[in-house]
Amino acid sequence: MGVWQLIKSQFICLLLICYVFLVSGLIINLLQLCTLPLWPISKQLYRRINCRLGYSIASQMVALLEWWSGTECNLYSHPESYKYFGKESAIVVLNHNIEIDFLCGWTFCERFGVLGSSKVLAKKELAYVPLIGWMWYHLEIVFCKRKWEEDRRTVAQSLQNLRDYPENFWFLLHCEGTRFTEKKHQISMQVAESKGLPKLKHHLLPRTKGFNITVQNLRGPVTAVYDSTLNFRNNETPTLLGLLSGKKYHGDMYVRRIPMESIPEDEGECGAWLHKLYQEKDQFQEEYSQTGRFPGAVLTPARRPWTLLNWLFWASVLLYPLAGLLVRLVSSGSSATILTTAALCVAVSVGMRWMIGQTEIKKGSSYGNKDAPVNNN
Ligand SMILES: CC/C=C\C/C=C\C/C=C\C/C=C\C/C=C\C/C=C\CCC(=O)SCCNC(=O)CCNC(=O)[C@H](O)C(C)(C)COP(=O)(O)OP(=O)(O)OC[C@H]1O[C@@H](n2cnc3c(N)ncnc32)[C@H](O)[C@@H]1OP(=O)(O)O
Ligand SMILES: CCCCCCCC/C=C\CCCCCCCC(=O)OC[C@@H](O)COP(=O)(O)O
Repeated sequence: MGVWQLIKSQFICLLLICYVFLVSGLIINLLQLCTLPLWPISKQLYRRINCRLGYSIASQMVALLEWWSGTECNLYSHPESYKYFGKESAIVVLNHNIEIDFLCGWTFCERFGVLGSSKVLAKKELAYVPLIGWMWYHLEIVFCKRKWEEDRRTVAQSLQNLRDYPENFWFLLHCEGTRFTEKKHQISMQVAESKGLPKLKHHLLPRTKGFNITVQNLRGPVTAVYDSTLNFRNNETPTLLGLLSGKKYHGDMYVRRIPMESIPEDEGECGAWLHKLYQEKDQFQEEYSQTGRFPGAVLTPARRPWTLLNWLFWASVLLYPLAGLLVRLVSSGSSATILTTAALCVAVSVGMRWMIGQTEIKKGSSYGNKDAPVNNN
């Protein structure tokens, strides 16, 4: 292990990165709150400002991936698809197997200039995660309870609101609805069998209702679906904690552009189309596991300096007062003050650990662990 790698793996570095993220995030959340009165005056100005403020939070996590850990995310695609990236609004369908999949998505959003406006169909629980969830409120992220009776109305309404969004956006959909585990895979393949669908080896069975409602409500302003398939080389299993300790991973994402006109309008046909898409994605994953490559050419855009500059800005604003505070604390010699500060640090660390836990597969929900059809055979 080199010296730089050794420094990066020290707990103090992790604490400092989390401190900058936490305090800057709270400041940005507060600024976002202050923009609320703009909404009735100029909705589009409110949205544009919040895209920039949102960028300042999300790009810190991208900087962690691109600059701190040095993780490589290669883009496999086709020139006729590539020329549209960043120049139109799109629905992104991405497989959901990897803890940092959302971050690999964000890194491409950043490189194509749509990070601040990126959207997702997220489970409602994520709305309450401090910083990210609060930021998402101002970015009009679409939340679902994964209870269709409620979601069909609320999700459709939130999607309708995005129709006049003033910036190009990518709307991320993990149609599986939950991350891949062996147990969930087994159950979803029982569902596939009961529906007479072919089995998938690398994916859970996609849920069709969310995709269908998204296509229905965004058709027009959104001109394409980006079918995206992500995998990591050498069976790497990247984690957020790994990135924080400076570990480098090697990801590959295959993206092909599918024009919206080729997606059926009829609900049943649209569902069948999605199942076929996942069968194709499964083949791409199989090809990757055999050859270590996806179809298409490697067309990875270079990382940009903005995420690093944004992080350096916040670090320089926030680390200096922290150092001053620590010096004054130690020189005060008051054990009560020192103990209170230490307790506060522990509480914040536990809070951050809980937030990181939101991305961990082993702490995932039980969604998809139930609902197995009764086997009549
Ligand atoms: C150039 C580069 C290109 C791309 C870059 C890539 C990406 C960047 C883009 C944007 C980035 C933006 C943000 C990223 C940042 C962070 C976000 C991270 C993640 C958050 C993700 C989540 O929160 S995932 C969880 C929430 N999302 C979803 O659930 C979506 C999928 N779900 C649905 O669509 C559901 O249908 C629903 C939620 C709308 C409703 O759920 P509900 O459960 O109520 O209904 P269902 O229809 O699903 O259930 C009944 C039907 O399902 C069948 N069934 C039962 N059991 C199962 C099973 N185990 N598996 C599959 N199907 C099952 C059942 O038989 C019913 O079938 P019917 O035929 O009767 O419908
Ligand atoms: C500068 C770096 C700062 C590092 C500190 C990072 C702290 C982490 C902060 C926020 C974490 C929130 C990330 C939100 C995205 C999580 C996506 C996700 O993992 O959703 C799971 C969902 O799909 C399925 O859930 P289940 O499988 O049903 O359960």
